[in-house]
Amino acid sequence: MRRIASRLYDAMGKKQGSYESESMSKSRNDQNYTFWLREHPSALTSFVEMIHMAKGKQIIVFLDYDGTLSPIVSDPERAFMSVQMREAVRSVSKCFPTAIISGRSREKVHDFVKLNSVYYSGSHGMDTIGPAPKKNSYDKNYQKKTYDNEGNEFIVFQPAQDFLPAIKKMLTEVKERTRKIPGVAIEDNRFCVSVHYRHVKEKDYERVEEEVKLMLANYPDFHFTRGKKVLEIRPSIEWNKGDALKYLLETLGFHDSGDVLPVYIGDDRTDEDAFKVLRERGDGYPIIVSSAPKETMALYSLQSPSEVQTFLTRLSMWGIENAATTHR
Ligand SMILES: O=P(O)(O)OC[C@H]1O[C@H](O[C@H]2O[C@H](CO)[C@@H](O)[C@H](O)[C@H]2O)[C@H](O)[C@@H](O)[C@@H]1O
Repeated sequence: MRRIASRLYDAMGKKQGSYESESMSKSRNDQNYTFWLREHPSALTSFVEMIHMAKGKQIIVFLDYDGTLSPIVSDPERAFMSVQMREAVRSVSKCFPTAIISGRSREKVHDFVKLNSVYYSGSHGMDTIGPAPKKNSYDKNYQKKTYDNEGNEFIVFQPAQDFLPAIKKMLTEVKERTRKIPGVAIEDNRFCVSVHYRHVKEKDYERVEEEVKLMLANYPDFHFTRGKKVLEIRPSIEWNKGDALKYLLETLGFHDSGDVLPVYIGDDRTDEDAFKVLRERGDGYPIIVSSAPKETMALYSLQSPSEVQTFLTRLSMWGIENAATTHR
């Protein structure tokens, strides 16, 4: 069914050719989106049905940052979260365990979100703070104890620790290599390096990618993935946002539990790793943030960060109401 609908909107796209007017193109896009929505229904219109499945289960909320909690903006340093969104995340985190899994460094995403009631995982899941793992399957060499201001103990898990010296070198090298390409911005995300080309002239996109590839030829333990006008250089370890999700479920004590309902909301390709984990588990809600049709493993969709805010607010209202009825 999914395949058939995908083919339909592809075919509709091609049939119109390049001579269509703006209004024809808009109407085609609307139709494509309508087809896609049938396969990835809105998490808002499906809210009651979704929440019905949550009865008796522990909801755990996982959120991406850029494009999910904050809109995509031209300057990565100014991707601020609105006060209202912060309030929505705060409310949801008071009802359900909540974690933010971002491509940014853990410290940076914490600085943007500014909430102590959520767990943070940065560098696409390669730097996670949370409770101590229950199983011994996570390498102790990459775990470090830390304490919050109230003296509560947490574990920082950094499975890509060994790659830090090489990442430092690469950071200098990639800056040097792309220095002459106007518009490139390099972001240090601790265990990953983001090469932004949003402000690069389209004719130079290939040059950026070429420089990254040439550099990576000397670093066989690294590769890059693509995001929104960004190339993300990362260590080639078997660890991604999906693994971070599994890790957090385990540390929170829910890995093997049948009574858990993980909700993951994200907008980008790296979030697909987390969607995949939920699809494989068969017990969660993968929700993509997109206002245009795209290939995804997500089951539900939301159009924009503003819809994410509405969804989180409704979820926390349901959480408060549910807790009240349970305790009566
Ligand atoms: O996993 P995420 O939290 O979604 O982080 C992915 C990347 O997001 C940021 O870049 C993107 O958002 C910027 C601000 O809106 C935008 O300017 C940029 O073009 C986007 O690619 C962040 O700056 C990257 O480091 C993250 O890897």
